[in-house]
Amino acid sequence: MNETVIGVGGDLPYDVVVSTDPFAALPQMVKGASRVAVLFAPPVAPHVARVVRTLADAGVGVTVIEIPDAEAGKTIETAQRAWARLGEAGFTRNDAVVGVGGGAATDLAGFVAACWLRGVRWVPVATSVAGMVDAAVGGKTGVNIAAGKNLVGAFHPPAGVLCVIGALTTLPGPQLRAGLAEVVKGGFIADPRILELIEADPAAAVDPTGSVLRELVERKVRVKAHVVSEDLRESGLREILNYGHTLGHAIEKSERYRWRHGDAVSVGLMYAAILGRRTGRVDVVDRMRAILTSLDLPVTYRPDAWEPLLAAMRVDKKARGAALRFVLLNAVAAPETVQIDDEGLLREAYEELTGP
Ligand SMILES: NC(=O)c1ccc[n+]([C@@H]2O[C@H](COP(=O)([O-])OP(=O)(O)OC[C@H]3O[C@@H](n4cnc5c(N)ncnc54)[C@H](O)[C@@H]3O)[C@@H](O)[C@H]2O)c1
Ligand SMILES: O=C(O)C(=O)C[C@@H](O)[C@H](O)[C@H](O)COP(=O)(O)O
Ligand SMILES: [Zn+2]
Repeated sequence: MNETVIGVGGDLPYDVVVSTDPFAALPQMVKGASRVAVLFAPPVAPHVARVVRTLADAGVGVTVIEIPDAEAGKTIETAQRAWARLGEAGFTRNDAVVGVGGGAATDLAGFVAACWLRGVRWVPVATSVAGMVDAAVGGKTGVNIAAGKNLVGAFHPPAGVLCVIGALTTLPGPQLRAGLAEVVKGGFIADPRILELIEADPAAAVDPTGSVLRELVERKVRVKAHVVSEDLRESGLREILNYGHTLGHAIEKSERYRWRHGDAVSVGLMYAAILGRRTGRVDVVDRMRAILTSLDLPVTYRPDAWEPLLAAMRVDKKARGAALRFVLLNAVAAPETVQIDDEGLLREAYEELTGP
């Protein structure tokens, strides 16, 4: 299928190239680099081979750095090991970092690049749905620490983004479905056509070779590109991309990062829908549940977990002092960030989420 190029604006504009096989665009994105470090976790090794060959053919020296998979690799220890390798190989400011894989690998690679020499170029080569539609676009990089998810990081926009649609055939089904939670989020906050496409044919939405998933990916990339072009540093509009993440990140922490990010976001989206209804906003609870369930995504959680989840939500990046803030919908495609001080209301919404 053809290549689609989606531009991201702002002070440091770049292109997101969506294609079955977008590798030819990579050399231009790292033009001028003598060395490129390629960070990846073992499950994406076949796709890394393409990246390494493309760079080597372009005359670039490649340093391959294998990292632990998924959230296990998204740590400060992994970053330190990568920086040691860059030091050994003599990486300078015209050199570059490429992260290949899902969102965890690209968040880590971006963070390594953001800190090395106070910031060198980087390119995420996204091979998962969540990676393509969300993590690779927008320059949020970082690692998890014991206190919580993504609490250490930097805004560091990439030089370009590759979305490797052809890689989705090797992505395990549960991972693909988890990534669709971020697509559903995009539908509710900005692009209702996304919701209609999934409602019309949920099976097509999870077919990695079909045109529906490709359209969903492109639509969500456009949503994200628009938002981060306006507000890279999350001083306002960008907070809408956190819809479902306040509880979602708390669940990930409580599960010690063994839950898939998208699964936790799915439960968080349900919670946000319930909170929206309970605060007199639009009622999307049934629609949210139907869409997430049609994708085999979780819509409830442990009833006994409220206290640790509330504690984890207090270090959410949208919190201000003691106040918790949530993204809620006034209508589909009309989100706003709302401060909720009433702990009773938050608990009752949780009881509705987890109740019979
Ligand atoms: N920076 C951002 O704006 C942003 C946005 C959304 C999500 N995220 C982060 O991204 C992560 C979630 O991303 P994810 O869902 O991609 O999870 P992930 O990165 O953990 O990848 C899921 C699994 O799929 C494997 N994988 C990826 N592509 C594959 C392929 N083509 N074939 C076979 N295996 C493949 C990975 O190695 C991993 O085992 C979380 O850490 C989340 O916090 C960041
Ligand atoms: O890009 C953003 O902004 C988002 O909030 C996208 C989220 O899907 C993503 O999970 C992000 O990493 C969350 O960021 P955080 O700042 O809440 O850690
Ligand atoms: Zn997310």
